[in-house]
Amino acid sequence: MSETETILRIAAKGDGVTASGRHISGAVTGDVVAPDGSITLGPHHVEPPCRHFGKCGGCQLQQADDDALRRFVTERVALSAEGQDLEVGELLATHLSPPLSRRRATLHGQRAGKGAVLGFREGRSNRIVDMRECPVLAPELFALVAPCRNLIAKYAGKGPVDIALTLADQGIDCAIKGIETSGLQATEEMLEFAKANSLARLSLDQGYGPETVWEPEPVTVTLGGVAVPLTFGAFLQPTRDGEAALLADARDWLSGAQTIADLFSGLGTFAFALADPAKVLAVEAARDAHLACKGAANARRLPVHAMHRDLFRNPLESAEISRFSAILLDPPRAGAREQVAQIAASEVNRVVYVSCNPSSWGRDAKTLVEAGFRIEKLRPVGQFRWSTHVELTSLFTR
Ligand SMILES: C[S@@+](CC[C@H](N)C(=O)[O-])C[C@H]1O[C@@H](n2cnc3c(N)ncnc32)[C@H](O)[C@@H]1O
Repeated sequence: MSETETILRIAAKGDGVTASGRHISGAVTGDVVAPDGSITLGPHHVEPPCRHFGKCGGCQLQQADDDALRRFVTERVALSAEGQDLEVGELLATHLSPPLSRRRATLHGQRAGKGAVLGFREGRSNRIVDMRECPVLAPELFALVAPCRNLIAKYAGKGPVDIALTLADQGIDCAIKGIETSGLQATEEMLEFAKANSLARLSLDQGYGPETVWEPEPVTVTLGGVAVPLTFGAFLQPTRDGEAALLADARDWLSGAQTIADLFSGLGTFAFALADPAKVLAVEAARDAHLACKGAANARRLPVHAMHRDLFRNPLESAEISRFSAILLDPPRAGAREQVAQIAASEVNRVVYVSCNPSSWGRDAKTLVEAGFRIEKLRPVGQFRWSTHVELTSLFTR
């Protein structure tokens, strides 16, 4: 590099990028890079709030202030549309989840000497960062880290331990994989652990799937005002405020639609929020989540019809799609190539696409636009604060 350059934006993987296209690790928008590579920190470069930053793979962007972070999320989404030559009617204000708001996380643990380590993994490595603080997790979840570490030190073998923590209606659902217990005393100590930490549920997976050790009342998560059983491994939006932002757009953009197909519906996050007056078909491939959605809808006599179906192999066909007033889809990171092709070929003219991957969304959006849709509204969403993981909501009409 022969001249001094300013960082203009943060790229998808978190590097700062200059006008000449140089990628500078750790730099943020507004930093200045000298010809010798030294960086003068700009007005958006802040002290990372966590001592583990730089090592822990959970966060990549704690050195960016809120303005730079918001801009990163916004540009990441806008560039996905631009990259496909797609016009966007209205780019809406970006939603960024606040610190300490993550309501679910899977931590990794292992015995170490006489103790144990527990936390997220280092970036691009299997090594575990022993978590002593976390500005991302909800405080209720972080409060369990030290007790879980002690549990691993006492009961884990040499192998890895995974601990999935989720904030449910009744408190924390704690699912542990990789700890082997046998005998009455060990069982009693597990119960003591659950009670002492006021867990809503404790389950152990000792190689045969999760077994519930403690669940004084059935664990649920309230979605759209409906308490839905929280099944093992079911998807949940990572933050409550993020979920509320996604729902607000979906409600607004689908108002007046009498029949809605909610594709990749999980436990029913969108289906329950949209049902009544609308009739909703909720389609999901994970059997447990599908059954939980179906049971909750039936118990409340809500107009949600749950369907168990693999939408990659067996997408709703265009003729089926055409029977709905509107479609909502929220696929996994791979996107929904096969399903979107059927939507494109249908007669439906309103689609809300919620995505956790701007790249696959861009590809699918192009298919819709080529079929006569326009992107009326697009909202960038950053639920995984300080990470490079970005989400969005979008409204397509034709
Ligand atoms: C991003 S989550 C969204 C879930 C739900 N809309 C929510 O907000 O809670 C994607 C969902 O798609 C489901 N899924 C993954 N592959 C699928 C497939 N091939 N067919 C149908 N559903 C699938 C997952 O089980 C998961 O529930």
